[in-house]
Amino acid sequence: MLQVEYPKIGIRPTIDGRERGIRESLEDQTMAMAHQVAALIHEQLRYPDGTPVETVIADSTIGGVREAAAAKTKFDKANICGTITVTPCWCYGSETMDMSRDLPHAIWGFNGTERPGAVYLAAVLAAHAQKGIPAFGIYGEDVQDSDADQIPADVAKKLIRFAKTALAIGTMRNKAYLSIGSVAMGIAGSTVNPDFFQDYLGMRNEYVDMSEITRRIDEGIYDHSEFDKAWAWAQEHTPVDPDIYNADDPNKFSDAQKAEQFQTSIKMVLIARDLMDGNEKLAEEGFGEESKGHYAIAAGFQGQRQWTDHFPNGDYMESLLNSQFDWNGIHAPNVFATENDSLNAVSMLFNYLLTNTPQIFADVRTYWSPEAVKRVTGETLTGKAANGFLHLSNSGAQSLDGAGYEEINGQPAIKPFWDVTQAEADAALQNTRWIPANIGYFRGGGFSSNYVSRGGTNGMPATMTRLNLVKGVGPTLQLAEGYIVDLPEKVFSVINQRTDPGWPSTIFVPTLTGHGAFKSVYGVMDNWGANHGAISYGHIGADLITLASALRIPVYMHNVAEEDIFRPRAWSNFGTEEAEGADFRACQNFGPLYH
Ligand SMILES: C[C@H](O)[C@@H](O)[C@@H](O)C(=O)CO
Ligand SMILES: [Mn+2]
Repeated sequence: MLQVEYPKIGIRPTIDGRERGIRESLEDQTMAMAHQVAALIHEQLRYPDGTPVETVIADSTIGGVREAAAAKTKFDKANICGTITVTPCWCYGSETMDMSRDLPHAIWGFNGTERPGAVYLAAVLAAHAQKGIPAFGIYGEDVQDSDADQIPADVAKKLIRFAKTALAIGTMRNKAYLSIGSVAMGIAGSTVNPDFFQDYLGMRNEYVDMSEITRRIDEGIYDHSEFDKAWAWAQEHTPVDPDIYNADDPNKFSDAQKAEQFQTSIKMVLIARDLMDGNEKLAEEGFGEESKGHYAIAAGFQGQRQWTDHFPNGDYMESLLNSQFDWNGIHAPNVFATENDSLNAVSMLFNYLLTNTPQIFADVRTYWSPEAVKRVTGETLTGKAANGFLHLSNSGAQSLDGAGYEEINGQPAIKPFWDVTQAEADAALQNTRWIPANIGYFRGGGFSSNYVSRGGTNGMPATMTRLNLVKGVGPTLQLAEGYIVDLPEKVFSVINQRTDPGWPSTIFVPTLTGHGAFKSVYGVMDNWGANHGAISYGHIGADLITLASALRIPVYMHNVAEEDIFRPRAWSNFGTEEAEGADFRACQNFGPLYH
């Protein structure tokens, strides 16, 4: 991704402005808190390219409006994506706060008895609520001594959770969602809504016709030396497997036709990546305009039907772009949606920006009850799958990392690219087949990745997310934490044969809570808002809830424990008994970040 500059977090040490004793006695402790927070963020968080996250600390402590303005001036020049105010003491609420409306804010009020940091925290959070600039409040549970030089674990957890949200918001802001093509088969998420992108995400929409890919193929507008390298690599590492669909089809393709389709598929990878990120190599060839790309942090490809009725489908392109390895070695992934489902792309983007890990894009295809499994296979489901499971599968945009051959502590995982080894990438490739497309669906052929996500002995922790748009409400988010599991061989082969057996499969079991949609696995399927979901490694529901609240997107269905939910303090003003409804009211009231 051709990132112009990564955003930074602004740190504001606020102080009691009374000189001749009080202020002076607090200067060192207050600045020390700012430096502790900067060190924590620098050590624990990384940008998508793997470098440590940077912070900017105000030049002085902030005792009043002049110093608040000086801090803001410094931040405005430094590409700040959020502010964290820290203080051990009472300060003057609205005189010291940052009033930027389009940034997320957090305030850490030190829990000590010498000076009332908590009183300031309450006062300034009230000011934030009153001014309609909601802020996150952080108050440690246990009283600390005034010379404490460690951030308590509960405070650190909230600081990191907030910082991740601020960085995600700042990283997507001013970038584009690129539609390659338009609406796929009437899928609503693929009718791109520019007001949503602009008002809620601060993003723009870029559009190119799918004929742009044909133009670049025909006119040779791609890096030919990279193509040669990719073609050699692809024949070795992603060889085409036997055709399982089309044996009796009079229109089935010859091996020569398949080889040509395969070359086209590789060119599509190069061209779509160039469209998103730009490519300096193209400028060297005289294609200056094309070399700049669309500054797209996420993209989608319509594919069906006009393209796929005539040309090879986009599956190879989508899989490779979402993955962290190819002929160029191990690298950061792109976020790329199949069927131009822009809302699933945004779901993937949220997951990606919170984790720096590649995503699985899938149809939420089938709920299998234990009874139905018993009927068709004769087997009784046990373990995590005992209450049934969801079969997630779409040709296309499931990253190859989603096959589950990366490991953390010996268990299947999906890791940021800087932790992925060549052996792990090779294992994913060895366990992925490339199946010629069913030409009943895809008249132009193409090749789908085909794997079964490995769950391992404990199941791979994962979170499935979906952003929906509802007329009259706007965007809403739903998420389900759970596990990707292995099914007994016999069960999988029977259920897989009943669907598209040449596509990748992920078997997902949401964690049940006994409440709402999470009373049963069926309930999760039955309440899913659309045909697609974005699946991320790990249990990241709490981070998604924090991000959604900062963007004013209500979360209407989740299975995150109440104690892990961290939203701006003003949300309590909309009701504390029934948090889901309060979230809707708060989001509606404050409105999107960029309106
Ligand atoms: C081949 C089919 O058209 C699939 O692409 C379809 O089931 C979908 O993926 C719909 O989201
Ligand atoms: Mn689909």
